[in-house]
Order: sequence, then structure tokens, then C-alpha cells
Amino acid sequence: MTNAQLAHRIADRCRLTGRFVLRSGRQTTEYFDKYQFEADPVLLDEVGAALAPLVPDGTEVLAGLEMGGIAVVAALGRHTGLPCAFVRKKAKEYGTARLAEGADVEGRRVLVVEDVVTSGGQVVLSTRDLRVLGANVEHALCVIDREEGGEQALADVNLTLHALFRRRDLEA
Ligand SMILES: O=P(O)(O)OC[C@H]1O[C@H](OP(=O)(O)OP(=O)(O)O)[C@H](O)[C@@H]1O
Ligand SMILES: O=C(O)c1cc(=O)[nH]c(=O)[nH]1
Repeated sequence: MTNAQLAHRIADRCRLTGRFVLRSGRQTTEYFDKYQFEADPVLLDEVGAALAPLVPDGTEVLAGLEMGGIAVVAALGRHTGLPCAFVRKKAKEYGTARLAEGADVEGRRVLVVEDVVTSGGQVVLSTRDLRVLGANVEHALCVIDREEGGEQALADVNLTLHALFRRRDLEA
């Protein structure tokens, strides 16, 4: 499947119109329900394959963000062979009490993996958490960049955003 065909499939399955409130508190009339592609194992696998060439050279760990980024990172891990970490929004308060589950991130070059980026707020917060844990984070990779300031917000904290699709790719 070409990336253009994949963009059409994702837009068909995920693009909703109506009135929605976003994580950032913004309101929108267009929403991408990422779980519609993440819950389809065949489509998710296509997304993982398409993301793999976008992984920056030197990446040692793929870090998927709770919750939607977890499915995406698992698919990407299958196509790259790289170890994965699953990054919670808040550390568990029992058991191992970890914020980043799975692969160790300390001292390693970590790529943040996310499904949708809007303001960039969640990626910035989780990158800060990963850096506190000792990760070297310079890049983030998402499936959909809504092009609402996320790239600049990431640049402001020395992160480069790579996107498989931009909003305009899903509206074509
Ligand atoms: O760039 P931002 O403005 O931060 O917005 C994007 C964030 O919002 C969505 O997550 P959501 O809060 O829906 O969480 P979920 O993945 O846990 O469902 C998306 O998965 C990003 O994490
Ligand atoms: O910004 C968000 O919260 C958001 C936007 C979007 O299109 N899809 C989504 O799952 N979250």
C-alpha cells in the first residue's frame, strides 16, 4: 500500500465531523479518532510499516505515549526490531512504580512515538518526564500532525517532529 492509499484509508476510517473538545482544551469541528486505525490490526500494521523509514538514525528505544501511542509503538517495534518503552501519563503508585515501562531509557537515544499531535502539549510533557529519567530525547514521530502549532512547541524544547501524515494529507 502506498502512503497516499494509506492516508485515504485512515481518513475514511478516522475522520469525524461535529463538535469536539481536544486535550488542549481547544474546540474543533474535525476530529481524527485514532482508535479506529489502532484497533484494526491490519491497518495498524500498515501504519507501523509506513512509519519505520521515518525513524531517525541512531534511535535506540521507541517510547510510545499512553494511551494511543502504545499501540503505534508496538506496531513500529515489529517493523524496526527496536525495543519499546510504554510511557504513562503518571507513574503507577504500586508494583514497580514506573512511569516508563519496558525498555530502559536512561542514557539511551529515545524516539517519542505518538498517534496525533495538536498543540504538542502531551509530547512536551512526556519528553520532560523522559529526560528526567535520563533519556536523550531529540526527536518525536507521530502518525497525524494536525498542524496546530505542535511542531513549533516541540522545537521550543529542542525536539524535531516527524509526521507520517499532516492534516492536509487526510483532507485531500
Ligand atoms: O498535541 P496535544 O494538544 O497534546 O494533543 C494531542 C494528544 O491528545 C490525544 O491524546 P488523548 O488525550 O486523547 O489521550 P489518549 O491517547 O490517552 O486517548 C493524542 O493522542 C495526543 O496525546
Ligand atoms: O488534540 C486532540 O486531543 C486530538 C485530536 C484528534 O484529532 N484526535 C485525537 O485523538 N485527539
